[in-house]
Amino acid sequence: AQSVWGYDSDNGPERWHENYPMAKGDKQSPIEINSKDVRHDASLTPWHASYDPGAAKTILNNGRTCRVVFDDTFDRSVLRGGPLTGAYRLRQLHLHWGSSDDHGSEHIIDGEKYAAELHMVHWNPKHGNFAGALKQPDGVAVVGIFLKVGKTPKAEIKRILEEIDNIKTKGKEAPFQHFDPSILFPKSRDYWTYHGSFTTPPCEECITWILLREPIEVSADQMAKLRSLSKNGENEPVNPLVDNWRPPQPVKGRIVRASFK
Ligand SMILES: NS(=O)(=O)c1c(F)c(F)c(S(=O)(=O)CCO)c(N[C@H]2CCc3ccccc32)c1F
Ligand SMILES: [Zn+2]
Repeated sequence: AQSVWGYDSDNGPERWHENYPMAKGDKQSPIEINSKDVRHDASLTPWHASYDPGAAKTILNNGRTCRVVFDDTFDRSVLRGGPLTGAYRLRQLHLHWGSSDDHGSEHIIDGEKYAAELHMVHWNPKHGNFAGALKQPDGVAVVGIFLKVGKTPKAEIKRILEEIDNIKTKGKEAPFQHFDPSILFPKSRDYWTYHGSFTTPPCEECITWILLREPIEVSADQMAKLRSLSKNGENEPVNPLVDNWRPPQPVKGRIVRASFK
């Protein structure tokens, strides 16, 4: 069904606005970040994640990304501080990656594209539920971590990539428990923050983005593993799940703040 959005020429980012008008809004994500336009904001406090490893539930290939979902029925795994007011509940994490190591991230920093970008999606329980939060400007907070290919891959990402073999095709889901995503954080807490949107339809402009300055390292083999996922279901031809990133959108006068000088 080509009407469903995706990343191919007939259903990709250039056409999302046909079914999802928000895609043409003036606070869309991702964006290119140029350090010269960033404003250091000394009032930005450090952010804190307190995640319960027991909240992790399953890992799923939804044909567009591989995502880990968490129990968010109470304040069990939350993100606080930084640009946020209150505790935002962790709902899911997922990744975006390219067909080769020289691209794949959604946000671009001083012209640099990373091999992949990991997103941890949190929502503000003051809006009742996730669907309600999507409709509020302070409804959702996404922490973005850049992945670069290097020689000393971070051991913690292994856990996610080991599960890939069990979710090769669209719709495949596997148990994914006892996982604390904060082990994926880099050493530095430095971040950029700006107001934007989901980078997938329906592209609601409800997200406070918190992008970590320091990338984490993955190995070339781990990237190849990610690229072995298929967009298609079990009994369909293999269609490599790669290049599931949206190109940068117009900044439209938005200010990107930095927690660091
Ligand atoms: N880059 S991103 O952080 O904007 C972002 C994604 F890139 C992405 F792929 C997904 S998804 O759920 O895997 C597929 C779309 O539903 C979500 N999931 C969100 C988007 C809207 C929605 C609705 C219900 C549950 C989860 C989500 C997402 F927030
Ligand atoms: Zn994402």
